[in-house]
Amino acid sequence: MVLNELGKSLTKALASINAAPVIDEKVLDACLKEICTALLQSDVNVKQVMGLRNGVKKRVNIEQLAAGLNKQRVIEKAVFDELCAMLDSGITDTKKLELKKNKTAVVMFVGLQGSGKTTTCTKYAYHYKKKGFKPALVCADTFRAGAFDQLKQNATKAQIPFFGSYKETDPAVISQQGVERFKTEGRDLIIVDTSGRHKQEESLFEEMRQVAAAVQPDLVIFVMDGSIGQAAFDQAKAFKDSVEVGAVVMTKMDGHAKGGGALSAVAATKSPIIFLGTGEHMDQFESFETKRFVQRLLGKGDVSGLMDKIQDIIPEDKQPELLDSIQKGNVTMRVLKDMFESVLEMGPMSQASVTFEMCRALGAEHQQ
Ligand SMILES: Nc1nc2c(ncn2[C@@H]2O[C@H](COP(=O)(O)OP(=O)(O)OP(=O)(O)O)[C@@H](O)[C@H]2O)c(=O)[nH]1
Repeated sequence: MVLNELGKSLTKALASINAAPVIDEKVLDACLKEICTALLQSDVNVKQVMGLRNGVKKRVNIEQLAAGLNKQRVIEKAVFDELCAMLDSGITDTKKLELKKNKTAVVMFVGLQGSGKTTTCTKYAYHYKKKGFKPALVCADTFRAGAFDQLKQNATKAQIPFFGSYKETDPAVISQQGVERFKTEGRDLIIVDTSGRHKQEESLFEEMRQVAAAVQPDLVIFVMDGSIGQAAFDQAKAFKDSVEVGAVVMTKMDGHAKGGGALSAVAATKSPIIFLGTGEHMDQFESFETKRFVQRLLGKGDVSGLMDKIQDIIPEDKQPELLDSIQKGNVTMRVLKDMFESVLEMGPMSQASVTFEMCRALGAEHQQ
């Protein structure tokens, strides 16, 4: 995962401060230069990188730091805060993002062709199904032959009701029919999958606007391939300018995603990232939380992410003991045995990713 390389470079840059006999302005500048290079190589927008550099310089005044203060920690904290600020959409009113059981919400997914919309729609539906919602999927993609079959296949696997048509060619008509039908059936989360195009073009945006007018979505989610690099900012902005994007899902973060795209998408859409797609399978979908993401990027372990995974896979009666052991740093062989036994009951791909996450989170936590 290329994101790991960014993490390694950032950690290496911060470690160089520790190695310096005296931490002065020169050492800070050299460290910041390394950090900026790593971010630029990871496709973060130049303007954002410069913003981070200036932000850290503003937060850390080496000459004025009181004697006795751990300068390395102060710098590390400033870098951490600036990375979080970069990923902060600035949205304080998150009501739109909060779904409520038994209150119908219509969520429309938009994005370029192949970005992972259809896969993400099902992952999103499945995620909320596990939380007790009653989701349903509507296929408004009349552009790509086979799109309805794909959604149908995914929905059937996840046992989620779906709606689509082989005959109707107007996506606005299909989506309206689907939404109405599921509203009557009392579904509380109606997800509309729209079509994509190879590139941002007016016909795609016009179609999106028509579907949005037909279904009046409570939330529009922009799905972006995390590996598209420097093009991320412009792509995300083009979508935001066309429909009222309220949140972002970054997909393919398991592949060649350098992570920079994520930072750029937030800046362009001023919308928070809410989930990351980390594989083709239904459960390879992680809730996104800025601090957690940055912690992981800086090799600090992601204990809260691990908690989420545990809540998904460990039987409910065993969860309190396990969570308590992890929080107290008291992970015994018996606790580990219980965890791995539960993981073995999952599919092979999920096993690998969860085991990897567990080892990484526990390992990093142990080092701190
Ligand atoms: N590795 C990986 N592959 C993904 C992820 N999300 C989606 N994919 C794959 O990406 C490809 C495209 O996904 P789709 O869901 O068909 O994309 P789409 O945006 O709906 O495409 P259109 O309907 O043509 O617009 C598929 O092969 C998916 O399995 C992810 O998080 N990781």
